Amino acid sequence: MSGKIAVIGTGRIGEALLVGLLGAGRAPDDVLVTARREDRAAELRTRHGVRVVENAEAAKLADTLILAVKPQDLPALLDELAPHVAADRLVISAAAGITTAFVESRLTPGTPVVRVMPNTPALVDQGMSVISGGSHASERHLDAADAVFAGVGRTLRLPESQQDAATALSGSGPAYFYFLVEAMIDAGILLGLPRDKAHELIVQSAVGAAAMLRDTGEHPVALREAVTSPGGTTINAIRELENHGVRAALIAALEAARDRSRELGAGR
Ligand SMILES: NC(=O)C1=CN([C@@H]2O[C@H](COP(=O)(O)OP(=O)(O)OC[C@H]3O[C@@H](n4cnc5c(N)ncnc54)[C@H](OP(=O)(O)O)[C@@H]3O)[C@@H](O)[C@H]2O)C=CC1
Ligand SMILES: O=C(O)[C@@H]1CCC=N1
Repeated sequence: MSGKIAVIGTGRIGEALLVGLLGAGRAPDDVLVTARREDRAAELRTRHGVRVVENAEAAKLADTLILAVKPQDLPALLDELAPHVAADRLVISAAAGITTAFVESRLTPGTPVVRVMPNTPALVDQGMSVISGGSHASERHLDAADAVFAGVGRTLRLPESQQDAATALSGSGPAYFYFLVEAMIDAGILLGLPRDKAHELIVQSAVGAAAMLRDTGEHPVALREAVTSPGGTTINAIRELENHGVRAALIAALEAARDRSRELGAGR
């Protein structure tokens, strides 16, 4: 399944996907986007050279629709799109919490729906997208969704029952790392370093650690132990992290994110 792709609701994640798709070599003519404000439409045209069209036109012209509006805006959007979406189109929803059953219930019976939880590093082709099929999505539709998101990073198929957990891990995940980096830069300030130098030291350490995690295949415990010298500096920092319950805080944080994803889908 190739042809035109439309990003409907081009905000933060929609634009990240758009940039990723264009960067992955998709022709601007094959990508349509929609926006509900003219100033945003103009911005998208200027920045990316893509066609910004009405939602109904995107639904008619595109073979694949990626719905990237907030979960709260999705019901109204589906009502607007439904009359224009032929049942042979592939509808991909990126909305946190919203089930494929809900999306299907608002469209022509039999329309294939795939739920995807992407993340913003798609902007730099380092996205993580978790993919689940609805009841009318065949292997061909899942492959088509996979092909779209594989252009902007890694993809993983999971049962839809695990999408709320995946949302907590990888959908929201980048925010936790930014939060930790922000806190560590502040620590650098406390230790007397200039902000730009603290920023450089922490960001490159984060990039290096991420590359080690991905490329060595080593368990994070083994990588951490390799940094932690007997009687050295690192173990003193680790003791403070444990004293302050950072591990428990992270577990509670991800559980709260999972619960919020469930709430966003509840009743929809
Ligand atoms: N941000 C992230 O990291 C991730 C977000 N998601 C999911 O992606 C979705 C979007 O999130 P995010 O990008 O952060 O949110 P944003 O608010 O940045 O983007 C949503 C965009 O949709 C537009 N919009 C809303 N209704 C319509 C409509 N009827 N027609 C056309 N455009 C419309 C909004 O317009 P306006 O600017 O006028 O409000 C906005 O530009 C959410 O469902 C979220 O759960 C999934 C993974 C990661
Ligand atoms: O915070 C949110 O609800 C969205 C979904 C995953 C990341 N951002």
